[in-house]
Amino acid sequence: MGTEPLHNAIIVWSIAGSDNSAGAGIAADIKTLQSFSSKTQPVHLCTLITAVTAQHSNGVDAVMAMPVTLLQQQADALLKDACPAVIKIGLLATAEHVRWLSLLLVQLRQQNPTLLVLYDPVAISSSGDRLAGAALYQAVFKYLLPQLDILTPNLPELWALTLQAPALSHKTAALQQLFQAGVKAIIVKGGHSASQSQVVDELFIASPFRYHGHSAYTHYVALSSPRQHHAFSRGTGCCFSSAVAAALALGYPLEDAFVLAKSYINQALHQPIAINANTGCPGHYGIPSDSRYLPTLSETNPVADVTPSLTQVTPLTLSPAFKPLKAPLGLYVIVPSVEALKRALVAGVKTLQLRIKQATSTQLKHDIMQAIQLCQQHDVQLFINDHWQLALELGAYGVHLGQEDITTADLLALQQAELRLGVSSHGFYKLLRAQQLQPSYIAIGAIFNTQTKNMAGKIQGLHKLKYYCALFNTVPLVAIGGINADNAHLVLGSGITNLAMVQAFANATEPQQWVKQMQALISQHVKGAHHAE
Ligand SMILES: Cc1ncc(COP(=O)(O)OP(=O)(O)O)c(N)n1
Ligand SMILES: Cc1nc(C(=O)O)sc1CCOP(=O)(O)O
Ligand SMILES: [Mg+2]
Repeated sequence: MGTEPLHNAIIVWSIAGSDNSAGAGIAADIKTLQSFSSKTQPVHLCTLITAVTAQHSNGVDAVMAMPVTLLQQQADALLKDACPAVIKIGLLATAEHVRWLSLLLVQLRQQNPTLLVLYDPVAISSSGDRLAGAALYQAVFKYLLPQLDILTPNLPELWALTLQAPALSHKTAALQQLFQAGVKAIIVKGGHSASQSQVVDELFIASPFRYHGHSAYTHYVALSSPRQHHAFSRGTGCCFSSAVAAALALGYPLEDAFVLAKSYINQALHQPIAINANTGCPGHYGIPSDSRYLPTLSETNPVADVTPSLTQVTPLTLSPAFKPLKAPLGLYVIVPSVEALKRALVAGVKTLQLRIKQATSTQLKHDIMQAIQLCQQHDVQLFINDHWQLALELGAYGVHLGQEDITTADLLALQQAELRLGVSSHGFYKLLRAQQLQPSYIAIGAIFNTQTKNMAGKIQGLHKLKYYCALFNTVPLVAIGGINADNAHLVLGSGITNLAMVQAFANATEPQQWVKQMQALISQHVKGAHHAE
């Protein structure tokens, strides 16, 4: 039997209580983290038990807090093997636990400056029993919040932590208190809201914040999904926070982790486990691969005074959809000039993008007009990058826009004039943002390092690409960034059927032969995929 290469596991710690009925606490964390683990990216969850609880669906019968000496022994034992990349904190049973933990976090951060710490402030169990009191929360405010990267309260926990009355106007004050205490990002879980139709979870980021080298893109993101009306949901909040921790451990930026966790919970609640006729908990079946679990994204800020400069409203939905492509993109070649475009036409390319970064306005208009005419004559799909006004004026087949452009371009005018729209994306969050516009296609990049554009912090790799393709399966997707004849088969192996390339075509010494080879490779994969269905 041959041995496969071993991949080092990503270590996550859960510092939490044991719920012996396995709805919440450590058991929920283990199930969730395991669900995000794979052969090539194993996630290994280690535990520090803070309390043993006796629970069932109607309440908490007993709680026994661990002594701090035993917590320290658990930490010391784990550190003999490995340091964690991410720590998820759940139930802390006493103020002493909080003080001990804050000292441990200072020490761990010295050993690993990229450590991420998430606290799911367990105040009240799903059955309604209180698991934390005022003294504990005072200690949390003073000692723990300054050490946190992310806090994930549900609404009752938000009010309990900040001594606020439950009202929308008080949310601002609550969030301000938490940010002032030093928390960097807060996800308010909306499961306990009064709305019977939707569950809205909200992410607030206090200041420019970096995860794994990614800078925060926006300061407020809300994700909503229809409420799933059943009672098999014990520990949902716990699983959600664990899913965020798991996604961060896998290297996703916070907004991506948020989208992934919400989709994960939608799937888990759609396929719950019934413990008896009246109670149950979310089912754990891996990273979601069905677009019906995607939430709806909005970026309007309902508590504008938390981050006053971030009241931007992004046009995230636009109906009806953009015009579909006439033909699959297949091999998609991007060229910087009309001269290069002519070379691509002669070589037999059927999908092209004109990406001119520097030109006078008269030259630009002239070039775009010429490119449109040439591509019409050759029955080639041509997308104009950036210059959407000229594309509109000159009646182009389509435009390609970046994530920043979609907030400023007149998308309605483009859609009404029946231009096709392609949008760039870099991860789950931007894919969702793009998908809501119902564009003609979405580009995902950068797959590999590229010399063409500075994509630092946005390299996706093949592993993530596979998950993107599975979840966003209702829009044509194209991969871009560092793709060439040597690695194209690996990219196609992720499930994508369209490849965009700049340098690889520019460098091809025999363009006609190169194009034939790439087109044949793509159609082989497409046929293979159809055959496998
Ligand atoms: C197919 C395709 N994908 C992505 C891009 C990048 O577009 P954008 O984010 O607008 O960046 P620039 O190309 O303008 O630098 C693209 N052009 N084409
Ligand atoms: C223009 C561009 N956009 C990217 C994105 O990820 O959005 S990657 C990229 C450069 C692609 O060039 P090459 O094929 O030479 O690597
Ligand atoms: Mg652009």
